[in-house]
Amino acid sequence: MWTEEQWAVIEPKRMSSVVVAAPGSGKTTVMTEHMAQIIAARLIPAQRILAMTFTRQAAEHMRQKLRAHKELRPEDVESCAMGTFHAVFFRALLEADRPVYPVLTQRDQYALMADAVCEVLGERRAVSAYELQSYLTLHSRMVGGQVPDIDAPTRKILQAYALRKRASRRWDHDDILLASLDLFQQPCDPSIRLFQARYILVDEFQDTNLVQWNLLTSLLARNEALGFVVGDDDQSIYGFRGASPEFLQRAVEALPYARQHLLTLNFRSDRSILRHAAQLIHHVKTRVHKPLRGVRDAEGVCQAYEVTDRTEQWVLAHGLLTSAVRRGYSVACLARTRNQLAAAWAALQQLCGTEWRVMANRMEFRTFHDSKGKEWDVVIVLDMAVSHDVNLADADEERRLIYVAMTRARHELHAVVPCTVEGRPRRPHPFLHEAGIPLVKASPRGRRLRFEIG
Ligand SMILES: Nc1ncnc2c1ncn2[C@@H]1O[C@H](COP(=O)(O)OP(=O)(O)OP(=O)(O)O)[C@@H](O)[C@H]1O
Repeated sequence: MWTEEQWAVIEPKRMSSVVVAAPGSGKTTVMTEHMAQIIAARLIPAQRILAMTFTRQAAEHMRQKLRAHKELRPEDVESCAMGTFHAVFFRALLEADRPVYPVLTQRDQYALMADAVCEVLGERRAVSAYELQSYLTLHSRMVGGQVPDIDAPTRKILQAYALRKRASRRWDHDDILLASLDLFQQPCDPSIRLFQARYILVDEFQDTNLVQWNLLTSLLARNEALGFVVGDDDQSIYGFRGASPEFLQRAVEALPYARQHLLTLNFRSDRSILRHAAQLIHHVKTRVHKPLRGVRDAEGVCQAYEVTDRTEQWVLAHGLLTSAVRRGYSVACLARTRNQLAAAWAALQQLCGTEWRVMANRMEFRTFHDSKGKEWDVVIVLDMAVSHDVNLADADEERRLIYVAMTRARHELHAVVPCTVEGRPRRPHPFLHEAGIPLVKASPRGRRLRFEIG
């Protein structure tokens, strides 16, 4: 069942690897199987293995896979340390008896940042969620080791936010990592679980930022442990949190005895989807070169449609969704923002009428970022239009984001381009052209919405 390139990674005798893998090539599957083989062969005791990833969902998924593994004893699976980067280090801080503070929810973060903005700019006004998120993003990028070019008032706002956070004795996620760095400055109790790990594995390594990189390399050195990291530099889409594909590209030099492996065989997508995705990602300047090969013979569908406006977009999306559901396909609507998804949800609900309940159970609505790690038979990408003055020539992170969305599709990828949004003219997203995706003019017929939905 395993391909030769997958087995080269799984093989339990070969520990310490840097795996750079294409989408749909079985990254997580291969990493968990490698862990299972190591545990089953008793090469390292399960309680000395630490596996980290970036979302709770991914960590839980990993645990479930190991629980379902026939060769593993339940007690071994449960004694293996697994969790998100933040959860693992938060626990270590607790065990080390370091001061820790409750972590702010996103809503609390917005409230603190809104107060900081009003304090610095000296005016009481409603600050939009977009503006608040932009400041939090800058804050995170700075903590994550980047040096964004920011003006003096912005710097003051970020300082005011940090002060307010401290005064309220609360942390955001970045504080967990910063406090953890301090664990390596002083002698530490070896009974802390984190310091017992002898094999440390990290999934989705392209999402690492500088602080996480420093934590991992310090931990490997301190524990004299071996490391295994897997990721796809082409799917690095968390630059706004300071993440950079550079760390995956550098990992082979930094991990002791590491060997680099490539996983290039995609099990997910039909040929046309892979061909256009490969054409797009080829434009990214700095990346680990890896061919994107598929196992499927089917050509599949990869098509973009130009429609007059968003009303026509919903009518077209409704037709595509209905057709997919009728054929028994899994289907997802993807868009850049939650607001776009909310508009799609409202419009499609109206168009589906009494069928909505059935339809809603058969499809998913996700942002591009939230679609990472997922796959569907049919993917409909909405609002693939930009205003005429947007220049994306240099936007590699944006290329990677579109690449992630495209590579979620198994059989059909449909991108919809509304030529006007809220009365303003839009043009097709330039990366549709870069990817070579054919663009046709569509005039969806059928039932019209009774009113314009913005
Ligand atoms: N050796 C194999 N034979 C058949 N199917 C496989 C094999 N390896 C992986 N797959 C299947 O390929 C698909 C993609 O696997 P998986 O989601 O683990 O890939 P991934 O590299 O993590 O993808 P992505 O990074 O795009 O989210 C899954 O449906 C998985 O079951």
